Amino acid sequence: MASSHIALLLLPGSRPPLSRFRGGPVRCANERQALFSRIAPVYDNLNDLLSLGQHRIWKRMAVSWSGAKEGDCVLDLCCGSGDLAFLLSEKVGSSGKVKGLDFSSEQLAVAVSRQYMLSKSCYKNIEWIEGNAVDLPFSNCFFDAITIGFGLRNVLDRYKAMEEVYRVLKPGSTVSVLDFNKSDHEVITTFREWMIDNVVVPVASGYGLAKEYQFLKSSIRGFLTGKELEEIALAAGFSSAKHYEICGGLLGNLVATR
Ligand SMILES: C/C(=C\Cc1cc(O)c2ccccc2c1O)CCC[C@H](C)CCC[C@H](C)CCCC(C)C
Ligand SMILES: C[S@@+](CC[C@H](N)C(=O)[O-])C[C@H]1O[C@@H](n2cnc3c(N)ncnc32)[C@H](O)[C@@H]1O
Repeated sequence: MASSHIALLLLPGSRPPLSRFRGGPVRCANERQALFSRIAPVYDNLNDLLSLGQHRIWKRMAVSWSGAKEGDCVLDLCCGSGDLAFLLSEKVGSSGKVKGLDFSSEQLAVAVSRQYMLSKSCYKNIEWIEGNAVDLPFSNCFFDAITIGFGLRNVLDRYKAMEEVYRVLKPGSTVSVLDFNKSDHEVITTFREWMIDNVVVPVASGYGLAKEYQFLKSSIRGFLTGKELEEIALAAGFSSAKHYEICGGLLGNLVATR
């Protein structure tokens, strides 16, 4: 642990208890892995349907906030079916490199098939890796930018994941973390939970995935607020961290620079 972290540990109240950064006890990693593998075949289509296509706009914003540019070497962490990796691929171009990492082989299989079907020339710069966000198979200071789209919330040890992101980012580089926003405003929470209960889960039940999409509600409840996301980034060593609310506070994007 870096010496600065030890100093933070010693100052009372200067650092939130790390337990706050662990995902809820709702599921162990294997159960989460199985959940995302089960939804992999319909994941993209349901995202488009249930967000009326808006999630693609949110993901473009996340990529823009990452600062990825032509020729960069970048990571889409918790890449799933690859939405953000494909956007990063177009951003860094054929001279750049994109790695998409996920621990669900079924999600990665969908990403590979999309890469083949979409067959844009720049997509040849994407490599898919099966791995765990809390133990990244990359050297220190390896990436020019990192995105995590709807992933950090689903990682059990979020602090460890942010430490790993910090480790593999080059100094001065940025991670862009897009996810639902654990809002302080009750109206936003009420609206989102009503939508999940009365639209998302009923639609998902048509695919036999009611339980999986019901998990959305509990996982958002167990997530970190924007302020806590900024805290976790600073505690992990980032020099700056800012959480931006989007879509009326339904979602948020943490931008943290090493
Ligand atoms: C891309 C989106 C969600 C990804 C996602 C994340 C998870 O943690 C899951 C966990 C379990 C099952 C599925 C997921 C999952 O898909 C966001 C868009 C898809 C959402 C399912 C739609 C949610 C709708 C909003 C609550 C309200 C949108 C209002 C308006 C259309 C903007
Ligand atoms: C909701 S999906 C998001 C996928 C994609 N980033 C997107 O924006 O659509 C969350 C993804 O995180 C992956 N995931 C969850 N915990 C992980 C971990 N510890 N290591 C690697 N991947 C993980 C899941 O397998 C799943 O594909």
